[in-house]
Amino acid sequence: MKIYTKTGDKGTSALFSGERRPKNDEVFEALGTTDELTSHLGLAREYCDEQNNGLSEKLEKIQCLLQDIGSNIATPRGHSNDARKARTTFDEDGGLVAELEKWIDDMDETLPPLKNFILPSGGRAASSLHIARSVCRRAERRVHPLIDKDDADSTTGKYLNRLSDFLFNAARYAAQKEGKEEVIYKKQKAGSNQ
Ligand SMILES: Nc1ncnc2c1ncn2[C@@H]1O[C@H](COP(=O)(O)OP(=O)(O)OP(=O)(O)O)[C@@H](O)[C@H]1O
Repeated sequence: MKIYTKTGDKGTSALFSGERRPKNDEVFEALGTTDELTSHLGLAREYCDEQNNGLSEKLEKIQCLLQDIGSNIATPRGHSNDARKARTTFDEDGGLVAELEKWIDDMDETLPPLKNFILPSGGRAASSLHIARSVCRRAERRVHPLIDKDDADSTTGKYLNRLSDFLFNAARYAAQKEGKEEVIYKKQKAGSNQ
């Protein structure tokens, strides 16, 4: 079977429920943003592998979970049958968020306390994780309109909210492992960077 069906050429596409909607529908906006996020995580994972900093397996698991969040988003709760909804529930018991919280707390124990704003920095692995963090926050913004309409489960928003915290700590952790300095925010005046 070919990858292109041409069914999307006229600017509509299919949800998992079979329903077709315009490509600028907020469901596709949210789906597209989780897709951007997992793509950034793929690159971050490559850099983490190069550094052997121990984050790679966690990032791979998160990429799989983002696929599941995509399935939840693509099966609007108010417009899908019970069987489809059951197949695409996400983190019903909160175990996945709890796991993220543990990963965050474990890294916190090794990281110097934050006293200033830090700039996205700290080497390629850390910087790519900061990009993923900021895209994660956009994904969260795109998913909430769907949650507000009861079209996506609120657990997807909760996971993305915790994920951006995980990615923040992961970026700091990657910088530390690589022995790179995090650049601290300093208020600038004209000529102060020379
Ligand atoms: N531009 C888009 N942004 C986000 N999600 C999309 C976009 N286009 C399609 N999708 C989603 O991704 C799924 C797979 O994309 P695909 O490119 O196969 O869809 P299509 O454009 O409708 O079909 P085709 O490319 O065969 O014409 C779609 O079923 C839809 O849920």
